[in-house]
Order: sequence, then structure tokens, then C-alpha cells
Amino acid sequence: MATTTASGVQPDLEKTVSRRSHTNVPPEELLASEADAELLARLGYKQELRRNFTMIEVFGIAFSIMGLLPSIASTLSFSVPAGPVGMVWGWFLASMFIFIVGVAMADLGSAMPTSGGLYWWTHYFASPKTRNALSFLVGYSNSLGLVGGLCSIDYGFALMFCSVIVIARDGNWTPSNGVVYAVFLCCVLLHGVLASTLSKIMGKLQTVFVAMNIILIVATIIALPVGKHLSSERNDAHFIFAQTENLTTWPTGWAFMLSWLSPIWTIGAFDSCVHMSEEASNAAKAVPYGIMMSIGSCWFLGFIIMIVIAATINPDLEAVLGSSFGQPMAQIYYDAIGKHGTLGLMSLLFIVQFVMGLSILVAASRQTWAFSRDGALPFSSFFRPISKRMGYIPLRTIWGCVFLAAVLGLLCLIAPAAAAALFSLAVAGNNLAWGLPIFCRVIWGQHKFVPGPFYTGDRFSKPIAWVAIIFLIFGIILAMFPDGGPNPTPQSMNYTVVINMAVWGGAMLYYFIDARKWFTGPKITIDVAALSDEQQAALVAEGLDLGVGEGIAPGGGLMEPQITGVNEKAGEKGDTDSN
Ligand SMILES: NCCCC(=O)O
Repeated sequence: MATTTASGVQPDLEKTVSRRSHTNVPPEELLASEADAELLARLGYKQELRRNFTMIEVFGIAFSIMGLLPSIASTLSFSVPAGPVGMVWGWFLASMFIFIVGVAMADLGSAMPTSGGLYWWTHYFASPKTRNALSFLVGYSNSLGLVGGLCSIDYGFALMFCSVIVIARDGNWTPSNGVVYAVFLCCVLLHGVLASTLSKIMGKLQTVFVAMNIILIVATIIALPVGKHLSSERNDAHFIFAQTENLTTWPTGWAFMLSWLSPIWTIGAFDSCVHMSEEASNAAKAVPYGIMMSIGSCWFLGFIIMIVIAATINPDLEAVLGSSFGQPMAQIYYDAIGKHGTLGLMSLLFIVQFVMGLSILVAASRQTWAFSRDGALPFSSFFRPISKRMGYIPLRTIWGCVFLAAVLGLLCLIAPAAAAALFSLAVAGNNLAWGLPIFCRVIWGQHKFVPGPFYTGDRFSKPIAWVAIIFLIFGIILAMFPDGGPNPTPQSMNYTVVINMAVWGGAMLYYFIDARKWFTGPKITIDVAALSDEQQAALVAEGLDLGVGEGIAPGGGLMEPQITGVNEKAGEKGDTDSN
């Protein structure tokens, strides 16, 4: 574990926080262990959320957002056009690079586990001239990327839900865009209700969600080959591992690269582990291992699933893509196990897709809460309080994310091409937010990096970081390509480039016109007055804003922080509201 920073602030700060922690707070009312709260205090923050999540539950939140099988089902239209080679080897190769990105993030997540990690790290590592602007950009890109992830998951849910009705009606129904949006909206609202009310068991629920995912995966891996064997012949090994296709208007090699979008979207949002940092016990280990275990298991299990799908898919891939069920996966099930089996597995599939949306809403609300804590969101002072009554959760940012998702989801009403931009918004927004802190570290901040208990070592850490950066840039480019070929029509255009440029351009415009006057990076929420002059100077040297003389109180502007970064007695202090 890191015991000091470049500025050497920790030892004294540790003494401060340790001293303050010896209060008579009953253990059940502590929000966090002393070690976790101390590490958070080194980053300048007091403990405000309750640490309900174990390591396995931190892994669970990322794994359930990945929702392996429903995500593969939602993105088959990216991988099937490249044929089995794209599906199987595209999966394997892209997942390997995603794992490298995860390892680079794990290095940082172990050293500095805080809910707003990505923009916090960016600010910490970037040069003094660029740190505020880059941190601002990363915060917005990450927040929008997560909300885009929520939209894309719930849009996928709406399509799956409708496809089950289509199957039940033997194809005699076609959902309109309005119906799809109505299902999407109900889903988002229900997520808001559940994320608001289930906070106390949200950690435990992750274990249930992991189990549901595993049951669905095992059921599919068994049912597809067995069903296909009974109904017709399975595809041979040559077809599975060596058959290339090109059902796109791009060259074959590029069609193969576009198939990578399936694993890139599926194995996304592993930064959710970072966003749960302040609710994880032993965060310095739970965060990095959560990231790597979730990616690693999806890499392996996804490879198996892709082989099984390639073995059982109708070799007429165009027929699968053009399925009257509106869902290639529904057609694959149908061809192998018939109507009733398909209805059963598709129902389980959309239930798992539903819980993916719930988990990503939890993660998105923590990121946006952290960002509002640092005063960067519009209406930050409104969003910043946490709800004591609902279990120490950021209730207002949960509903802020729900509202934004409901608005962004209106794209479903325009056309499928516009709705597809939701998938790419998640990819491009998150890739930028993951890549920039890693980039800032290797360019400007290597000397400031103090490893946590998980560390890839001096020899490997930097090369891993560079591979991660290059892959993330490539992922952004990939996400912007229209799948309609070099000459897209308005219908086949990929609107990601428009949406993301609006997000990134808008964030930068906002920063340079207005926010540069008041956004000075992460704010200290520990009790600054309790720190010595040296400690204050050391935190300032870390690039942290002590909030003195700027009209913004430490803690985001709502109230004077009153505690020291250790265990706040539940219900007594802090920026809470009573709702
Ligand atoms: N498996 C869905 C992840 C969504 C996202 O990449 O944000």
C-alpha cells in the first residue's frame, strides 16, 4: 500500500485522521473502516457513503453491468457481419486488449481509490496548465459515457422485451419506435425506483445478479448445441474458427475490426469498480481485483459463448441478421431449441439485461455525485447532498441520471441509426475518460505515481499503459465508423461523431467560457482547519483545491465540512439531506 505521496503529506495526515477516529462511535454506525477512511482522507475527501460492498460485490457490479450474454446478444449485429472469424477471434483479441486497459486502470485504482477516480487522477497527474481543463473533460465524458451506457442497455432491454412478444405472436406484430421508447422509459424509471430503495442490499444483490448471469450462460452453452444436434447438424470446426464473411460494405479486414465493437461494448463500464471505491471495504484491493476479475471472466466465458454460437448459428448469416424477431440472438435460439425454449431463454435474457441497467445506474450516480461534490456539474449544490434516509446514497444524482437517460433515449424515436449512437456514446465517452488519466500519468505524472497494493511493477506498468492508450484511441475511432460503409446515407450514418463532438466540444466550451473561472479540480472535504500549515501546503502541492477564498466551501459549497475524513457517525454530520 502506498504510505506516502510525492509531497509526503500522508504520515502527518494519518496521525490526524487516526486521532480523530478514536471516538465512541458504535461499530454498526461506522461508515467505513479506519484504513479505508484514512486512504480516502489522503485524497482529500471525508467518508460520506457507507462501505457496503465487499471485493466480490465490487466485482459483481462490473460483471453484472457487462451482462455477458445479453450484451453479446445486443451486439451480434456488429460481430456476425464479419462471420465466425470475427465473432470468435474478434472477441478473443479485443478482450485481450480490454484486459490490458483494465490492468492499467487497476494500477491507478489501487493507488487512489475514489468515486470520481478518473477525473481525480487526471487532475493529479496532468501538468499544472492542463489539469483543470482535462479533469473537467474527463468528468463530463465519463458521466455522459455512463449515462449513454444506461441508455444503450435499456434500449437493448426494450428491443429484447418486444422480441419476446413478437415470438409469442409468431412474428405477427412489429413494435413501433414509440412502443420501444415507452418500454425503454418504463425500464429507466423502474431502475430509478430500485436504485433509490434497495441501497442497503445493493451489494448483496450483485451476488444474485452474478448468479443469474452464470445460470443464463450455462443454460445457453448447454441448450444451443444439444438443441441444434437434435434438430439439424452443428457447424464444423473449420466454419467456427476459419470462416470469414463480409456482410458490410467495408473491406473484409475492416469488417473484422468492426466486429471488435461487440466485445468493446460488452466488456465496458469496468470503471464502475472505481466509482464504488467509497462504498467498498478494502478499496485499494477490491477496486483493482474487481476490474481484472470482471474483464478476465468475460474474456474467457465470452470466447466459449462465441464458439457455441458459431457452432450453432444458421450458416446463412444474412437470414439471422434480418430475423423477423428483430433480434439475431432470438433467431439463433429459435433455430436450435424452438419457440418455447426461446421464450424461456429470451425472458431470462431480458431480465439479466434489466439488472445490467440497474447496476450501471448505481455506478453512474456515484460518478455524477463525485463530480457534483467537486462542483463541476450544473446545479452541483442541488445534486451534491446524499440521502441519509435512503441509506447514505446520492439520491438526487440517481434521478438526475434517470432524467438524462429518458431525454437521450428519445433518439429511439428517430431511427435505429440514431439509437445505435447510444451504444457508441458509451464506448467513445468512456474510452476517452479511461485513456486520459493513463496518458497524463505516463506523460506528466510518472514521478508522482505511488503504487497501491496492486501494482504491475516498474518494468511493465508503463508499457501496459501505452498499449492501453493506443487501444482506447483505436476504440474511439472504431466507434465512430458508420456500418453503412464508406458512403453512408442519412439512415446508415453513425451519429456518434456528432453526439460525442457535442459532448466533448460542449464541455470544453463550457470550461473555457465559464467553468475555468471556478473549476479548480477536486475539492478537499476533510476538515481543512484541523490540518497543519504543512499539511495544507502539501495538499495544495498535490493539485487539490482547499477552497479557501473562492466562495466555494470545501465540500462542494453546501456546508462547512465538520469531520476529519474518518468515520462519520451515521446520521450526525456531513452533506446529507433528510430525504
Ligand atoms: N455491457 C454493457 C456495458 C455498457 C457500457 O459499455 O457502458
